[in-house]
Amino acid sequence: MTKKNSIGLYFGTFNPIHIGHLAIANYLVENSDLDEIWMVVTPHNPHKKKKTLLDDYQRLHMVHLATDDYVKIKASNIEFGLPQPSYTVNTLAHLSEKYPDKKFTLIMGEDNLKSLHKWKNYQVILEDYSIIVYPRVSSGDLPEQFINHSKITKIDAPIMEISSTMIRNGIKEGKDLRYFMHHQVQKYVEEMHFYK
Ligand SMILES: Nc1ncnc2c1ncn2[C@@H]1O[C@H](COP(=O)(O)OP(=O)(O)OP(=O)(O)O)[C@@H](O)[C@H]1O
Ligand SMILES: O=C(O)c1ccc[n+]([C@@H]2O[C@H](COP(=O)([O-])O)[C@@H](O)[C@H]2O)c1
Repeated sequence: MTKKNSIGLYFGTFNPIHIGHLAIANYLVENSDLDEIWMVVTPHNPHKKKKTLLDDYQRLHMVHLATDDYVKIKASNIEFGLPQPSYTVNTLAHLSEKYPDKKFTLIMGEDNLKSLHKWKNYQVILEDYSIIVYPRVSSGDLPEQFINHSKITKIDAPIMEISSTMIRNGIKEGKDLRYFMHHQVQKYVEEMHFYK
């Protein structure tokens, strides 16, 4: 039997994608068994308001601009055709059915792991998939059930406390934040007058 292609799924709203996201994806794909990482652009996180979001296709375009010259990281629009809000358990089931030759692993920051117990059918996710967790500065404790869980692997990765919120607010205040984004993304954000 041939080994399944191992894909890491990095979900996010990416409004916009920034160097924090890219450095994590780059680090993980080079320091794990993952063959590729797919940056899955989420139309609507069930726990966030959609109102303040840039259009789905503009966010996807920025992920393409940031990743298209690196074969191991790919942009995915798989959630665009699925019901909203975007429940991760549904997306995983859809992907596993569509790509039976691939093994999917979830990637998330420690901050997201702390609230995983509030996600839809999180027990099903943990039964069927492994999760790679990277460190992030965040408040609150990790729920007992996720400590030393057989499906959760913690991996060391650099910590860069950058957020899309910081970038959006900075641009609104007229700041030049060029080095916080891939240069093509920064150029596009400027040309399109996003977040002004
Ligand atoms: N600087 C960072 N380092 C590592 N992971 C990050 C960083 N910023 C965001 N992430 C993670 O990337 C995923 C997608 O993030 P998201 O698109 O929500 O970005 P964000 O910067 O947190 O956005 P916002 O500020 O709009 O909430 C989430 O799992 C989030 O925890
Ligand atoms: O499935 C859920 O119940 C669920 C609850 C909260 C967040 N998520 C997903 O987690 C991903 C990361 O969200 P974000 O906004 O932190 O980038 C995104 O794909 C969301 O759809 C999923």
